Amino acid sequence: MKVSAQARRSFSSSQKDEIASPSDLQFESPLKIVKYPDPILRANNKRIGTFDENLKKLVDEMFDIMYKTDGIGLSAPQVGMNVRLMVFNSAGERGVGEEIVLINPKIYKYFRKKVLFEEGCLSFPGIYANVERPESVKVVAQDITGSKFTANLSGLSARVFQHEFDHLQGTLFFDRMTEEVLDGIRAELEALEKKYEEMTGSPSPEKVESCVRNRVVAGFGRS
Ligand SMILES: CSCC[C@H](NC=O)C(=O)N[C@@H](C)C(=O)N[C@@H](CO)C(=O)O
Ligand SMILES: [Fe+2]
Repeated sequence: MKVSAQARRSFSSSQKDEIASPSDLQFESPLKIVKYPDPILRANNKRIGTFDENLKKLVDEMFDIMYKTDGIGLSAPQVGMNVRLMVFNSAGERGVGEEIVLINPKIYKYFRKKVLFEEGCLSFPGIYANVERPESVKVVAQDITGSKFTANLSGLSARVFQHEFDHLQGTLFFDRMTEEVLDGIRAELEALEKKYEEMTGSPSPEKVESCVRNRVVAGFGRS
């Protein structure tokens, strides 16, 4: 039976709120970036309930690989960890700008104004294309100690936050592209699918050519 990407993300509320166990937070150094179409990028991401030294080490290593790979944001599933954690620094350079860590983030307000921006994703090396998103969002999250905070984000910070938040929902940037924009990167996505098949010896778990598109283009404000 074929299960659509949308159906795979339609969990019961209990599954959505599942708390990560210590084994879900175990990782090997150095972290590696998970590339499309690895199914890890579409899996459920569990909430984090333990704020300890292991979590701090994971966050440090996520910043390390984000800077090394010229990223400005990174979500835990992109390093093989299916938990609700993201880091970002829109300056993209250690020691410049602000390092932000958001654990169990939620968006509680999307501003109406939407803007187009040419996005790239570390899980899709070298691929850039336009994605429309709200210009500003209000978010609530926990910090590395577990304390709750709220933030008003706009401009590049709002862009990076929403890109990473999508990863925590199993949504990838091409899910939000118009058909026209998607057509411009289709061949590059298919090349990544072929590479995955050659490296794993397994069929690609999803194909941009045949998939019924997960129409999230207009879907802000739904979780
Ligand atoms: C604009 S949201 C991009 C967030 C993304 N995070 C994870 O996938 C990311 O860091 N993408 C990089 C390819 C990126 O945008 N890098 C910057 C700085 O090098 C760029 O302008 O390409
Ligand atoms: Fe990404």
